[in-house]
Amino acid sequence: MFLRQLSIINYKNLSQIELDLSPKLNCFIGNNGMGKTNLLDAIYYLSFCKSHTNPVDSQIICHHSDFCMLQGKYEFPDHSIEEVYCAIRRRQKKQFKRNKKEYERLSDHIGFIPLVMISPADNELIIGGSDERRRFMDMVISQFDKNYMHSLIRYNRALQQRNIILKNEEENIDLNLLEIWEEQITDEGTLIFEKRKAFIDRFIPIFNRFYNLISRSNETVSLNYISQLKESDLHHLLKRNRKKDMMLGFTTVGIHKDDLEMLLNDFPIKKTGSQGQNKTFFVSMKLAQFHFLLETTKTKPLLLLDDIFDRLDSSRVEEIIKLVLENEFGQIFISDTNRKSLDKMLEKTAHTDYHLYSVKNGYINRITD
Ligand SMILES: Nc1ncnc2c1ncn2[C@@H]1O[C@H](COP(=O)(O)OP(=O)(O)OP(=O)(O)O)[C@@H](O)[C@H]1O
Repeated sequence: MFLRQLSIINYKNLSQIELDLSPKLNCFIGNNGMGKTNLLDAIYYLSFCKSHTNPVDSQIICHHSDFCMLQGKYEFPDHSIEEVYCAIRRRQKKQFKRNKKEYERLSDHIGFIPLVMISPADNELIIGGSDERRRFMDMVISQFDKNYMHSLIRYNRALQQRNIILKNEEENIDLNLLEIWEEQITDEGTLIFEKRKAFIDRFIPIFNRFYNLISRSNETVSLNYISQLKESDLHHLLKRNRKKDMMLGFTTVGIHKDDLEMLLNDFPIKKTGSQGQNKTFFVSMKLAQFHFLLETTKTKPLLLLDDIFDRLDSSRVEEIIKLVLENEFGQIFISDTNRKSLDKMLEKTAHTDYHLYSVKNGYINRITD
């Protein structure tokens, strides 16, 4: 599956774009602030119904406009074409359509166009709070397991209800109602825990393989799933911590406290990793995500590489280039501020069907040399 045509109107600084894309490699070169990330973000939006960088939809509409539009035409292995369309107007519900039919629930679209984006913002996976790492697990698992996403929605709703009850004075708390929400938290939380555990068990060897390839086995890394549910079942944990939770007014146990421990040479990478090592770590996680999705969905996700070569030494750049040009990877979009890494990539690729574009002040032009 690949994105054949992309149309954009008023997406951030991209006022009007029409692109016919290469099924393999598309490179975008431009100075800082020209619109390269915005372009990749638009492609991301068509897969996830939301921006990778802006949590609020109104922020993605061009400052001087009231609406924006994205349209992608995707070609599938049987040569069928699927058209995905999105229109966002200020202060209105966004429209998201596939083949002109509007989705009832945006969650039905997630996973239809699998996509992995790697960008400098992924450093948050390492230096950010545990919510970043939980979001990573949730995002990967949701792309191949719809039930997981629905469990997560139900878990969060039940958790919210329990927290509302806990905010009451102790004597006003309805214990029967608390019990009902705890049962739902237990059922959904246990399922989510089992799925996260199974996912991480399969994910770790893939991640290690990528890290060793890129770093040429220069350092050892490990990932470890941390969950209170490894020690005790959730129902028991909720009961045991009720008193404390009543005093605090929120739920202190559950899968919303899970984390991923990330070690570099047996020490937390957050505290010891260099910028290049951090980057190698999150790039390996994202490439492992790609591989994992390919294995589970049997579809090659689109791969978006936003300015990822900065801060990496030349051997690591070379290994990443070698890796992504392997057959396992399908359509690739890559942005950079200079042509050095891209030229290296183009030298190595046996594919002649790459497209090279320049990005300047929101305008994108194909370079034909
Ligand atoms: N809603 C918006 N309307 C208009 N322009 C916007 C909007 N949001 C962001 N921009 C503009 O988009 C530009 C940033 O684009 P982008 O992040 O794609 O740059 P880039 O080419 O990836 O740069 P870098 O190499 O520095 O990462 C900025 O000039 C910013 O002002």
